[in-house]
Amino acid sequence: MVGTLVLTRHGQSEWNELNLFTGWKDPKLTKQGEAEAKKGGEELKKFGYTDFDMAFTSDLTRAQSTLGIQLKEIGQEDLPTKKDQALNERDYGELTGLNKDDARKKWGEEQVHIWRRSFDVPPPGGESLKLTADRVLPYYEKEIKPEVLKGKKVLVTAHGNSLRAMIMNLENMTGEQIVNTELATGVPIVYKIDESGKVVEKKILE
Ligand SMILES: O=C(O)[C@@H](CO)OP(=O)(O)O
Repeated sequence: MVGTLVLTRHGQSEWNELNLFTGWKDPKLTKQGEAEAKKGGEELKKFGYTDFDMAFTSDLTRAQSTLGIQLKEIGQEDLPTKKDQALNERDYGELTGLNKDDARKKWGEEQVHIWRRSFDVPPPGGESLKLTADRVLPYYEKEIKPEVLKGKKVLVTAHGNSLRAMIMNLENMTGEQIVNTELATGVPIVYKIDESGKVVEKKILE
């Protein structure tokens, strides 16, 4: 039996547009973000992904709104959905709300890059990708993966770094490899997974 797991990063948020570190803050989608979510939904429909068994999303508005737009597009607005803060974006700590260019001026390009894209160096008071994975992956293993292994079709709409944690696990990537993987906003990534948990197919719907 082969299950389907579709991962989507939320569309552009108001703080993405303003180039601010966002983390656990809760800005809404921009018009562009809504359009990206709609396009992702259209791609799902075009490729026949219109019969999901369940969905998962975070506790944050930008992910929930993106999921809602996708579900409307594929005619599954009543799909059973679990929301959990385990799937939230990584906590950016003291960087939250700061402009990314201003942060580079204050701490230097290299330090800010280390905070954003090293695997295990957390920003002050916040989470590294490793710490993010430490709370995302137990939830994934307990709630999401068992459904996929049963052959279900599961849609997960969340955030750049919570999805990176899952992708690292699915594709057996190292910390170094995953930090340099950029996820486009609103673009569904489809994994077909066999009952042993092995990825048998990956497709990016863009
Ligand atoms: O600001 C954030 O919360 C994240 C995602 O937008 O940024 P980064 O690209 O640094 O992971």
